[in-house]
Amino acid sequence: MIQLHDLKFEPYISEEEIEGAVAKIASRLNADYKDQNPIFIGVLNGSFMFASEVIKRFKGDCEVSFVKMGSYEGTSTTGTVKTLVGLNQKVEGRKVVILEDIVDTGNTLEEINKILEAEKVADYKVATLFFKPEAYKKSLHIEYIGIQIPDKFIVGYGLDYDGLGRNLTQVYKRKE
Ligand SMILES: O=P(O)(O)OC[C@H]1O[C@H](OP(=O)(O)OP(=O)(O)O)[C@H](O)[C@@H]1O
Ligand code: HPA
Repeated sequence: MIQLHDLKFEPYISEEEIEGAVAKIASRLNADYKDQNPIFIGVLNGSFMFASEVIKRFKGDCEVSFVKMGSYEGTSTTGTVKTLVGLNQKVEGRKVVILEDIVDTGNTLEEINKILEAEKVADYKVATLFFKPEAYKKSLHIEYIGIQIPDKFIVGYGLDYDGLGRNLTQVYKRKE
């Protein structure tokens, strides 16, 4: 068990399981985007580890960019997604893959969808390492899902609780 700030967390998803999920997504991306020079857009901060591991496994040409969005305070969403750093690259007419560490309520994804629609991308798909189906309130399709989890607060592998826990190589869930 570990403690971050005032909360206790217990081990939940092992490094091996995460690595397997990352490898499966990367293998599908290699097949689906062969010779297509996709742009991978990581959603900071949480996606830095997942994005790095997936992109390292992509075999062909690709470009990499990031946006920085924020909506969580403590263990819950504020309901308002702020674009803290927007896209600084032209993506019109390009094939884009959004890389997310987690899709929870879907609020962040909806905001990203607005940005990409305004940019007139040729096509975009979403890859997320973790997905909470019970919490998801939107209808945007998520093409690549690593691990589905119940509606529990998790930390590790890029995900934080008030800034802590992003460096953990396995995932922990809040102890009830
Ligand atoms: O589906 P949602 O309910 O919108 O939750 C998902 C988003 O929440 C987290 O970001 P957060 O706002 O905590 O910022 P961070 O990535 O900097 O931690 C996570 O990285 C996702 O981007
Ligand atoms: O379960 C979570 N943990 C950390 N950050 C998050 N952002 C959305 N859901 C989560």
